[in-house]
Amino acid sequence: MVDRTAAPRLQLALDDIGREDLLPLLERVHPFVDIVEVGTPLLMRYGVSLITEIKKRFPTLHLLSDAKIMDAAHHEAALSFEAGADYVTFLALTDDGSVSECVRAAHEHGGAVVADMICVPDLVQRGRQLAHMGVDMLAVHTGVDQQAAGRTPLDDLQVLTASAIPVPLAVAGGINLASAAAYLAWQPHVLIVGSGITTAADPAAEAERLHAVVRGEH
Ligand SMILES: O=C([C@H](O)CO)[C@H](O)[C@H](O)COP(=O)(O)O
Repeated sequence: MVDRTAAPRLQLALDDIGREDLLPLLERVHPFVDIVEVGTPLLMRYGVSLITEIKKRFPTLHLLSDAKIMDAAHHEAALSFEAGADYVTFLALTDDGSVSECVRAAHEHGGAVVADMICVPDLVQRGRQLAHMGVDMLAVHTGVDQQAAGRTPLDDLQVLTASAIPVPLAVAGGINLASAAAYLAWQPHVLIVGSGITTAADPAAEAERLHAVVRGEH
């Protein structure tokens, strides 16, 4: 499912936006993003039916459901895949049984699972275990509350890149146009940007600029 040789991709994370504003925003930004993330707060607010709604309007857009699954993994992953998600996230901190159930659901639905590495104490050890279990991507992630304490995901990305675990890496956590190049230097497979696009004065122009940087066209 995940093409390990592909050029980096830009993932737009949608967390803090109302349903009424979402489709108009996507109309403007979708040419400049490769993956749209239906963020955890949006899933909590509207449910997986929002994934179906977006997929219906933009059938060729890749959608990620940021479900951050921790338990009842097969059932919860299937809910997102059946709604139209191409990728579903789970928390890497969960037990191996739940990881295997996520992977099983992905195989059944032709989708992919992404491990959110937030708060994992030993990134390399857990990353190796997840690779062995067939996880499609590892997402280095510094959460909003950790960002408030001054952390960024750059150090964690460097650690996982250096480990050479044979699974593509994504990176998220407060990334914007100004900081994108520092992350891209470590060659992540997916650069995830949320508020860096959605709070910009012109989100479509910002997404276009970021897309060019991700593709090395700047
Ligand atoms: O996963 C996220 C966070 O936990 C809120 O659900 C965000 O989508 C991710 O961090 C990207 O958003 P920004 O940090 O605003 O770029």
